[in-house]
Amino acid sequence: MSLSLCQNNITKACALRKALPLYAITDRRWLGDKPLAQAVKEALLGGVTMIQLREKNLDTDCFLQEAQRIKALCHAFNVPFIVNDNIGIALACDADGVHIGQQDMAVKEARALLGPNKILGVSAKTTAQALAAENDGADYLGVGAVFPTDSKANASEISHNELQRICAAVSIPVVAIGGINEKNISKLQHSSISGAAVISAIFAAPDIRAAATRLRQRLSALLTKTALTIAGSDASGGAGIQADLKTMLACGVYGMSAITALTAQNTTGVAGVSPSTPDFLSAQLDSIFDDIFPDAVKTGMVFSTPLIAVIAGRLRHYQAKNIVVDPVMIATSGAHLLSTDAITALKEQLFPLATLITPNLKETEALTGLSIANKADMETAARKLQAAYGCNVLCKGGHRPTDADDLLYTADGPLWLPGRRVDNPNTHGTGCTLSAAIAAHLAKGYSLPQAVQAAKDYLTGALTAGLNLGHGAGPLHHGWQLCKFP
Ligand SMILES: Cc1ncc(COP(=O)(O)OP(=O)(O)O)c(N)n1
Ligand SMILES: Cc1nc(C(=O)O)sc1CCOP(=O)(O)O
Ligand SMILES: [Mg+2]
Repeated sequence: MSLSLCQNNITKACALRKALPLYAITDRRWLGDKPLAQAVKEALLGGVTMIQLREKNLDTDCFLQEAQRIKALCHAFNVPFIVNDNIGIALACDADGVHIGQQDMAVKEARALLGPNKILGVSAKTTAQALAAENDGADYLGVGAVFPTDSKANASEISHNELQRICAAVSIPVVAIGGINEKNISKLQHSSISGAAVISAIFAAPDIRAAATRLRQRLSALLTKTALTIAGSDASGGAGIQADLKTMLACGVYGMSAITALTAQNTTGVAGVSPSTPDFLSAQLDSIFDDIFPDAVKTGMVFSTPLIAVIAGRLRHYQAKNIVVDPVMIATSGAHLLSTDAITALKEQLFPLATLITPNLKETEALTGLSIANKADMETAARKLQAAYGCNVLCKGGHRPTDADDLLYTADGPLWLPGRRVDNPNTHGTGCTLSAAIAAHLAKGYSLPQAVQAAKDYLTGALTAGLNLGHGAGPLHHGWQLCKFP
């Protein structure tokens, strides 16, 4: 796969995940006298996030005309438009994608006709079908029927256990379909779906807009993901716990924190460090995991061997998943944030638990004992870390003189992620922010390359926003998508 194609795929997948939560599928049989375009507009006003035009009885001309009309409406709301079954119509109206079932065209053939950039959705009822569809080029799966449905004759039901198994087996997102309404939707709570596809609960409702709004609210509660940062507090708010919590919120995830140490610091340096006791750190972690189990965890400043032992022990005990370890060693100002003996504990106890470690160039050199002068050296060092600790490695190129390209090294080998260098000296907390954003996107179910790319895009925006505070290297604008400072 070429690098640029891979980048396109990652960008497409990130956009698709945002579109899946409430996926409305049209069916004019539920509409009575109401024109389809009016019903679709009401659904869009109610907050549906993607529309599929499903027509079983229209001739080609009428289907194409309807597709052009509904596509224009969807795009006016910035919502992707998908055509059911008919690739010819989808290509003719330049739809965003197509949904096909097991009885329709072969997935490989559909992908070949659509090219790499269009969205391809495929129905699946079993794990085998799901894996085959993913392998052949599907971008998402429609899995059902999860409840009895009146919208499709002979739609066989699948168990919620099967839905869960399919979600766990594939790395593309899954939407549940079939008989979903605002009363039963909460039964899908533990299934790891990325959204719900719905016909009658929206289009058979007397007030389509209100029905869509209520379903959207239910889905928000159902799909809310959580992330935990285990790190040090930065009194000045630009790095550490404070940066992580702001980042998690901005990335659409509920953030929680366990504090390893208080630091008295600002943009010019660290004036003091007061670590938590191991017992108190352990108590914080127990309070969190016993109540709101995080969908992802990041660690930042872990400070000392006894604190690392507590963190590793509790993460193992609770079988925490999606763990991002940012090996924070030395602050940009030169302050030591990890005692020398703790480097061994970090490597031996935390790295093997990590889904990803995120060293910058200096940290990569310190961790490997290698000196890094170019991209080939970065690959050698990242491969060494991946082989030694069995975790994926993001070797960050933010301090490279020419570009900000990062190297993601997994068991599949190297993947270079190009980065744009932003001309901004205010970089306090960039490492914390990136690792927190990666954790947030892993919590939302993004694959690792997608999570890293989405986090890089978020960080680029936070740097580009150009906040300028303090007398040293200032903090980022973590809320750049949410608000502008006056
Ligand atoms: C999102 C989504 N999931 C499943 C289906 C069903 O597709 P298919 O099995 O091809 O059945 P028809 O919709 O064509 O009758 C879907 N349309 N959308
Ligand atoms: C189109 C479709 N496909 C299904 C499947 O199981 O693949 S169930 C279904 C109908 C979904 O409509 P409603 O939300 O009204 O139940
Ligand atoms: Mg079909």
